[in-house]
This record gives sequence, structure tokens and C-alpha cells, in this order.
Amino acid sequence: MPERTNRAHAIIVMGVSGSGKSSIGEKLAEALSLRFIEGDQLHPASNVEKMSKGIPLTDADRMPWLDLIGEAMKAALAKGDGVIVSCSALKRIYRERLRVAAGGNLFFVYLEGSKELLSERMGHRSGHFMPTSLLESQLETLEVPTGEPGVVTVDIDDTIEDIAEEARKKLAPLGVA
Ligand SMILES: Nc1ncnc2c1ncn2[C@@H]1O[C@H](COP(=O)(O)OP(=O)(O)OP(=O)(O)O)[C@@H](O)[C@H]1O
Ligand SMILES: O=C(O)[C@H](O)[C@@H](O)[C@H](O)[C@H](O)CO
Repeated sequence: MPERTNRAHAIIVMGVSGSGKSSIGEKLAEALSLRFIEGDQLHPASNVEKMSKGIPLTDADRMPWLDLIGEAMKAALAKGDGVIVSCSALKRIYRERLRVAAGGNLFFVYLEGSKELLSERMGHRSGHFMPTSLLESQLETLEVPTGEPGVVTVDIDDTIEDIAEEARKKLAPLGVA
């Protein structure tokens, strides 16, 4: 379990594509006055190219990307800064790798929603490299993090503002405020 202290924390807003990681991550960062890092921007170009073509990423594709996210969190924490990152973090091994990178000082906000709602939200956005056809593989790959240390779960069937507020309320008892 991450320690309850006043020091800076790293938070990952996680979930499958279309769950709202970027939208909620930005809002939560604003509410907690923390820097927000868009994890998608750290993907190697080869990963973006694959996803654009509708090809799911493999563990081997994701590892270098997770390591870049880990380094970004580590650098922020080393400066004493808290940080929020959007990252799908679909499997437990990915989350463990990220926890190690953050020196155990890492919380996850898991955005949970139905396939129908996720598909609707992905379908509504334009100009994004991730096709809705990849949602199926995202859901198959997801290992739900509920019950792991430092994880809070929020339902995405709400407004962006209310979801971010719910996440903030659930993080507060864990010492993140
Ligand atoms: N609570 C919400 N209510 C209405 N629309 C939402 C909500 N959350 C996100 N959206 C919209 O749904 C789409 C997906 O959201 P967003 O890009 O934040 O998700 P994401 O998890 O970061 O996706 P990806 O991982 O594929 O980049 C966007 O068009 C966003 O504006
Ligand atoms: O782990 C993955 O398969 C990827 O990270 C995806 O989740 C995308 O980055 C994102 O969802 C697209 O916008």
C-alpha cells in the first residue's frame, strides 16, 4: 500500500480506450494542482502506427512505452512534484512495472464503464489514431485492478467534472489531496 504522507504522489488515470483517461486526467490535475502528462504522447511512433492500422499492441510493444511513462513519473517525483499521467495500464504486470518505477508511490484511478458507453464515446471523437475496432481487444486484455493497493475505481457514466470529483473524493482517504 502506498504510504500516507504529504509528499508528492504520482497518479495514473487508467482504463481502456475511450474511458476518458485524457479528459478526466486533465480535470483531476486541475483540481489537485498537479502537472498532467498525456501518456499517449510517449508512445513510440511504431506503436501509434500499429494502432492506427487497427493492430493491437503486444506486451513487447507496450514495455518501452511503460518505461518512458515510468521515467517521466520518476523525474517528477525526484523534483518533489506530484504528477498525473494517462495510461491504459491494462495488465497487472504493467501496473507492477509502473509501481516499481514510481518507488511504490503510485495511485491508480480506474475508469470503469460498459462496452456500449465506451464504444459510443470512441465513436463520437474525430481525429484520433485509435479505431473503435480495437475496443474488443482492449477489453480482452484488461485485467481489472480493483482490489490492488492504491487503486480507486470510478464509474464513467457521469459528466467529466463529476467523475473527476468522485476520483478526488476517493483518493483523499488514501492521503492524496
Ligand atoms: N464523462 C464523459 N462524458 C462525455 N464525454 C466524455 C466523457 N469522458 C470522455 N468523453 C469523451 O469521450 C471521448 C474519449 O475520451 P478520452 O479521449 O478522454 O478517453 P481516453 O481514455 O483518453 O481515450 P484513448 O485512450 O483512446 O486516448 C472524447 O471524445 C471525450 O471528449
Ligand atoms: O495499451 C494500449 O493498448 C494503448 O496504450 C492504448 O490504450 C492507447 O494508448 C490508447 O487507448 C489510445 O488512445
